[in-house]
Amino acid sequence: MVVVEQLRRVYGHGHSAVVALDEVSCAFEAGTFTAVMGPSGSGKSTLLQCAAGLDQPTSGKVRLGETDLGALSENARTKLRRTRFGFVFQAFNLLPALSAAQNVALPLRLAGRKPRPAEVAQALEMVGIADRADHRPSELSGGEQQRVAIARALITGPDVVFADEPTGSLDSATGREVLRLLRAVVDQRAQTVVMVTHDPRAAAYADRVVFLADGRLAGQLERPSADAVAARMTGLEG
Ligand SMILES: Nc1ncnc2c1ncn2[C@@H]1O[C@H](COP(=O)(O)OP(=O)(O)OP(=O)(O)O)[C@@H](O)[C@H]1O
Repeated sequence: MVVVEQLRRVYGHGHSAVVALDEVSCAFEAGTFTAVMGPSGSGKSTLLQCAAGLDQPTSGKVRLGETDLGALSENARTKLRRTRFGFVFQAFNLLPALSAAQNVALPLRLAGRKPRPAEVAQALEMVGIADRADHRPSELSGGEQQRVAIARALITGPDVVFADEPTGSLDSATGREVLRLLRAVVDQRAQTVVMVTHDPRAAAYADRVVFLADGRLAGQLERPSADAVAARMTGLEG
């Protein structure tokens, strides 16, 4: 499980300092799906980036199980990120010159492993695009590109998949497919998903929604319905 304790992230200094996260404490239990929501600028991406070890908090702690990410060297943190975390972004972030299969295999190569064709094929199979293995990203639809990105995130068998607005660039039907896949990652593989979203309907796929406002925790909702999430968001934005 990932635990953040009294996380604080300040950008800049002096008069221009922005407190993006202000003493946020929160646990992402293993085998659960959490959505992070809040108004624009409330600190959602910053929380995700810090929890995933991509950004360093100004103060506070991030733990993966017993491991304190802040106590690791940059190299050790990078290694941990590559092996135990997977990432999915709004803009897919696939490498345009590589085929779907090569994109999926990339995290294994970065981890110093030679990918076995069978494991790459299996990952593509899992997200339902085995027949697109040799296509470049430009030859794939947005939904297909995001499936490739999810296969890439899963190939190392990570403990946690961090997704920042994974449906933000997709139409709602394609977005639902991606959300069902993320749900399956939790239900069938017992991995953990943490997803930033603006969409109450997307958040309703999660087990729990954590709300942020002005860099602070502003409540949570278990077994969220889209209506309950939307009502809570209206309250925060009002
Ligand atoms: N690199 C940076 N330098 C300075 N300020 C930053 C930086 N990144 C984020 N911020 C500020 O920190 C605050 C939180 O930003 P963050 O991107 O985490 O919010 P968010 O909730 O994800 O927003 P959005 O929904 O608009 O993507 C904002 O006020 C933002 O302007």
